[in-house]
Amino acid sequence: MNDSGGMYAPAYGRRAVTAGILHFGVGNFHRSHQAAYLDRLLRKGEAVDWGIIGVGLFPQDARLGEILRAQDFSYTLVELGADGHQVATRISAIIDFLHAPSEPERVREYLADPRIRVVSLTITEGGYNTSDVTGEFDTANVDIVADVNAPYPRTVFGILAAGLYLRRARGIPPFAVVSCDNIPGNGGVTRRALVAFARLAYGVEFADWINRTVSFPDSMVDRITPATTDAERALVRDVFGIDDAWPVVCEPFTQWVIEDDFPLGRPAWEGVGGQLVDDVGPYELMKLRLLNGSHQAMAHVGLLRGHRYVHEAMADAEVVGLVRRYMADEALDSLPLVPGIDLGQYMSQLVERFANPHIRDTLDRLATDTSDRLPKFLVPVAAELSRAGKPAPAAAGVLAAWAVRAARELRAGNSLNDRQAERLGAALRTVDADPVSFLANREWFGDLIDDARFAADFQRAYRVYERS
Ligand SMILES: NC(=O)c1ccc[n+]([C@@H]2O[C@H](COP(=O)([O-])OP(=O)(O)OC[C@H]3O[C@@H](n4cnc5c(N)ncnc54)[C@H](O)[C@@H]3O)[C@@H](O)[C@H]2O)c1
Ligand SMILES: O=P(O)(O)OC[C@@H](O)[C@@H](O)[C@H](O)[C@H](O)CO
Repeated sequence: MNDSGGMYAPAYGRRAVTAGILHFGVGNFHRSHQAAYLDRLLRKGEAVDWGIIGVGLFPQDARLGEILRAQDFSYTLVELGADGHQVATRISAIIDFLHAPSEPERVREYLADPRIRVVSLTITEGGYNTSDVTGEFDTANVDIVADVNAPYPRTVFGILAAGLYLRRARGIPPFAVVSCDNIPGNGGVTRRALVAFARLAYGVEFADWINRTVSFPDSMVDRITPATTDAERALVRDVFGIDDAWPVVCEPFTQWVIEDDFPLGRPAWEGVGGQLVDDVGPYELMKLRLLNGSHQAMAHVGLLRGHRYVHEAMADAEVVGLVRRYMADEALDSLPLVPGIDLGQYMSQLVERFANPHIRDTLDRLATDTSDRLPKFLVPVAAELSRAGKPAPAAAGVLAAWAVRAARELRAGNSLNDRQAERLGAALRTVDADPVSFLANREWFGDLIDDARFAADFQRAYRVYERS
C-alpha cells in the first residue's frame, strides 16, 4: 500500500469459512458494507463461522450468482477517497449464492439450518410493502396474495415465514432478522411485515410465536455506494490488474449502528468499527433526514438544473444552498440529541462526502423510486416542523422539484422511473392547473396539504421550477 492507495489481497480461504448469515438482496451496498465488515473480521482470523450465504429473489439476480460463482465468490471492493486515494480489497465473505426462484427448497433448508443464526436484508425501501402513514403491511399486494397459499412463496416475507415454520417444527430456535435498509425503525417495520404475513398465511398462533420469539434489531447503515458500470470495471482492470465482472466502488466512510439483540449470537462487529447500542433511533433519524433527505434535495433540483452526477450538483451554488438550508434550518430542527455526535460537524462532513468527485454517484440513482424514499427521509422533517408551527420552505421546494420533473417526463411521453408510477401519474393529473393538488396524496405527504404556509411554499416553488 502506498500514498495513493493499494490492494488488500485475499487473506483467507473461502472454504475455511462456514455459513452463519443468510442475506436477502445482494446488491452493491451489501457488498460494500456488511460483507466488508465481515471481511475485516475474517482477516483477523475471527468470525469464521459467520460466512454469508446470499439470496436473490428476482430472475435478474441469477446473473450475480453466476458471476460470483465464476469468481469463486470473491469480488473487488474499491474505496475512492476525495483526494484520489484508491484502496482495493478482495472480499470472500460471501461463500455461496442461492437463486430463490430456481432453488426454493435450498433456501428453505438454510432457513431451518441451525448454523444460520442471523438473517439480514437489503431489499430496498419498497421491499417492505408497508404504508409510511399507517405503518400497515399491504395485505392486498398481488405478490403477497399469491404467496399466501403458494407451496414455494416468492416474496421475502413469504419465504421467511415458510422457513421459520419449518425451523420451529424441527425445534430449532429462531434466528435474528436484521434489516440494513434505509427505513426509520427498520427493525419494527420488518417485524410488523413478517408478523402480518404469517397471520395471513398461517394464522394467529404462528404469527404470535414470531412476534414473541424472533428478534428484529434496528440498524443504521451508511456508506455511499454507486451502481457499478463499465467505468468501474475498467478501473479495477487498469489500476489493480483484476478482471472482475462485478466489482463495487464506494467512499472510504462507513458506519453501522446496530441494536444489540441477537439471541443466537453475532459476529463481533464492534471489533471492526460497528457500534452496538441499545437505541439506534437517534442515529437513524440523523442519517436518514440529513444524508438521505439531502440526497433527495440535490437529486431533484440537480436534475432540473441539468446535472448528472452528485459532485457536479454539489459544485452548483444553487443546489448547495438548498441542501445547506434544508439541513441546517429544517432537518436539524427535527432531530433529537444524538449520543457522541456533533451534528454541526456531521453536516460539514456530509457536504465533503457529497462533493467527492471520484464516486461518480448519479442523481438518477438517488431519484429512482422517489415515492418510496421522500416519505421516509424528508416528509417527516416537514411534518414535524409543521406540527411545531414552523416553516419548511426547503423541503417544500424539494417536493415541488420532484413534481415538476415527473410532470415533465409524463408530458414528454416518458415512463416514470418509480415503482409506484401509476399512483404518481394519478397524483400529477391536475398539478399544472393546481400544483397543491399533488400534496393531496396523504399516503405520501400525510397532512402537509392542511398547512397553508407549507402549501403556499410548495406552490411558489412549483411555479419557479416549472420555468427552469
Ligand atoms: N447504495 C447505497 O449507497 C446504500 C447505502 C445505505 C443503504 N442502502 C440500502 O440498500 C438498499 C439497496 O441498495 P443497493 O445500492 O445495494 O441497490 P442495488 O440495486 O445494487 O441492489 C438492490 C438489491 O435489492 C434486491 N431487491 C430489490 N427489491 C426487492 C424486493 N422487493 N424483495 C427482495 N429483494 C429486492 C435486488 O434484487 C438487489 O439484490 C437501498 O435501497 C438502501 O435501503 C444503500
Ligand atoms: O439507497 P436508498 O434508496 O435508500 O437511497 C439513495 C441514497 O440516498 C442512498 O443509497 C445513500 O447513498 C446511502 O444511504 C448512503 O449511506
